[in-house]
Amino acid sequence: MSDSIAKGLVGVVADTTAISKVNPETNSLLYRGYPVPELAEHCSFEQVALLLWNGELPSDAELAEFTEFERENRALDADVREVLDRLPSNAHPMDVVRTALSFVGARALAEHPDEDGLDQAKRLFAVIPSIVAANQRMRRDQEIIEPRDDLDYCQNFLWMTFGEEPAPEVVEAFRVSMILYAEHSFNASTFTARVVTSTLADLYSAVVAAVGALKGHLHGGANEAVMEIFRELEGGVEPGAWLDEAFKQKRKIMGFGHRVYKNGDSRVPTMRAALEKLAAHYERPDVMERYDGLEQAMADRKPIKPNLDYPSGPAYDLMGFETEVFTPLFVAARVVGWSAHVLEQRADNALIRPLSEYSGADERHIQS
Ligand SMILES: CC(=O)SCCNC(=O)CCNC(=O)[C@H](O)C(C)(C)COP(=O)(O)OP(=O)(O)OC[C@H]1O[C@@H](n2cnc3c(N)ncnc32)[C@H](O)[C@@H]1OP(=O)(O)O
Ligand SMILES: O=C([O-])CC(=O)C(=O)O
Repeated sequence: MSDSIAKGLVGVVADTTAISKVNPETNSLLYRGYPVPELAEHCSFEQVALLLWNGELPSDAELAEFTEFERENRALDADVREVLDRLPSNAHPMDVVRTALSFVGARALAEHPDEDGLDQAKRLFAVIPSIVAANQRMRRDQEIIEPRDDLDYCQNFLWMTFGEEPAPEVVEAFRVSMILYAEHSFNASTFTARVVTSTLADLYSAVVAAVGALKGHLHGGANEAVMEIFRELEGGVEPGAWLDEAFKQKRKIMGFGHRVYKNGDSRVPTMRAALEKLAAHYERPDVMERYDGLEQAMADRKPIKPNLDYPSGPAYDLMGFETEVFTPLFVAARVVGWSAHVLEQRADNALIRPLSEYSGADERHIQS
């Protein structure tokens, strides 16, 4: 293999972006210039979505117009429900979301062929919570709950999932997680969306492909895998001993490590604080004990720090989401970043097509 090959595209700068800046030197993250912890403190998820798409925070009028559109486009119609019904009840929720979005996209392109990319993005933003909530309820043999247009995005998402008005502490942690998950430059799923877009394919195709890329445990699927680790640590298991055994088995510790941040994920302190408040709300100090115990045990052994999936997994678990539904929650947030990147890629497109070095058999011929 020649030295010029960047396996995994490690260290390759593939293009410019004005959407977010991930800075591993300062452990910081900006969306359109704003520090993300500031956005998480002051903004709704709807405001952050408009910021990521448009480049500026919305005026009151712009926010009101988007809020009206979002609330009007939440409900699942009979066809989408039928798609959900037709899938096996034990299909993975990421497969369900991917399939449902593919259906929504095919129909929207046929029915609204001239709709622009931003309106398509807003349509997906509005409907994904209903798909995710319905899927969790169907997995539990519960009736699907209709959206409520007197609730904001996060309140309504929790309402449709659990059928009760969520406590403010829960809404707060959920809102913070949505904002933190919304965007992260050229991560694997966003890059997938950009590759698809670079061929001049439509936004729905890019999003469906991105959902597939997010599913894996090295990317979004890690929030689900983190919960499996937390379960293994239940019942007073000593985190150091658990970790030593995991390393012996050459296991990757889900929720730790990052391709870009080598000294800590900028989003973790904000999400950890939200998790801590949530654990206090549910009177579950044991969750923070496991969280801090494993983080410390890792720090004692290797300089590998938690990433955002580490606090998000147990936070979603405390809220009552099924573990398999965690990554679809990531989809609901990241659809904003994906679609912002689709629009950016389109505005200044070049087909993404790297080269490869051939390593197969030497030229040979059919013997006749
Ligand atoms: C929102 C997100 O998508 S954040 C990422 C979520 N993914 C995870 O949490 C999965 C667990 N983490 C990992 O697998 C990795 O850290 C990745 C895939 C995220 C980043 O990986 P890369 O940038 O390719 O780093 P790489 O895998 O080469 O790691 C460098 C070294 O650290 C080790 N390492 C990195 N992360 C971990 C981990 N979580 N557990 C154990 N060892 C790890 C690697 O084994 C490697 O060791 P080596 O040099 O002895 O072979
Ligand atoms: O940036 C990455 O490679 C993964 C990540 O943290 C994200 O997508 O949020």
